[in-house]
Amino acid sequence: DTGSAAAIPVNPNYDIAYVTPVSIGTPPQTLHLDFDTGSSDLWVFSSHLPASQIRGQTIYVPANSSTAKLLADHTWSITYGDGSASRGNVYVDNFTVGGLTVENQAVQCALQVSTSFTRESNIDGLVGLGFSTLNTVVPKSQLTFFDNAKPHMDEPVFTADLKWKSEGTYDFGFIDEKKYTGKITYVPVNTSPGYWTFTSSGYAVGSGNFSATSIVGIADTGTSLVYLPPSILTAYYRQVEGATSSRTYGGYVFPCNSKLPSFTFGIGEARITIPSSYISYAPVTAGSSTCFGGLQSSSSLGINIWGDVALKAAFVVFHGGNPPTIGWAKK
Ligand SMILES: O=C(Cc1ccccc1)Nn1cnc2ccccc21
Repeated sequence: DTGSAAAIPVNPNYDIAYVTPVSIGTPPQTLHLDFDTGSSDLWVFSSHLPASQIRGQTIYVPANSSTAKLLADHTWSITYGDGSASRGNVYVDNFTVGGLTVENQAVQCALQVSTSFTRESNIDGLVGLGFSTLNTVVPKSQLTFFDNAKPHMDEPVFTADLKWKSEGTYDFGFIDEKKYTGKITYVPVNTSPGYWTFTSSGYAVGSGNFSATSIVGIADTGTSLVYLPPSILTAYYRQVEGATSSRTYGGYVFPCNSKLPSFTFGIGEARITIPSSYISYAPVTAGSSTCFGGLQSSSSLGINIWGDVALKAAFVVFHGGNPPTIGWAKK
């Protein structure tokens, strides 16, 4: 089996996150979910939520699905690195993405979501594509959509072709040669943390020399920005007129009209360059002439994160073989 589905920016001006249409249940209920390689719970806004926590999202109503079955006495509760959180109960139902169906997929229904989820009216839930060891369902943890689909897939892979301010794709079960140029460079993945953790071979700022240094980090489609060690941030932002690390805004900001260098990171001998336009992320508040950077410090996170700002500069292959690997190509 294979599948292919759109990755649509939730906001027309800034790539905060991307959502993908999925069908759940019988008759199919269509929701738009955030495919997230940085977590491993598939959860949805549901009919169990208080109305006060719903603001335009589409909800999943298990009662309206003839194939939905409650997973009795199972619950889940998750808190993400940015402090957002949700919790609820668990059903299994048919789950289809871009023509690829998994029967009896665990669909975690939210009974409570934090305000940042309520505020994001275009995200109806998440599809965790991290390793199933991170799943929070108790007493029995559940498998991700990818783990359930893998045995039926032509190849045990999914790919991310995210785009700057436009619609990209997630493909499942095949690698579309038309979506990238040159070759795909694969590097090992450390699955122990439960994320797609890999080591980058170094970085360069603009047209400067490449600094060969191992950077251990995660490929995280569920995180908007890139979070790297402070030393790399200093090297980057010292090239940006008027850049400063702002306590007010919680990161590096600069005048929106400042000229920004590109940022290149290494995958083995290969190089992926993030264009400067991806790094001038967004005005700190609507209409402001101060902009928030797409590269920020990971010092408070304890983990380096290659989020959407980096991923959309590449074609990325999440290869779920034994052992899993991650592949990067220019496009
Ligand atoms: O939690 C994180 C990492 C993060 C981002 C920003 C600051 C600190 C830590 N990403 N993430 C991965 N999946 C998510 C889902 C919701 C919210 C954030 C999510």
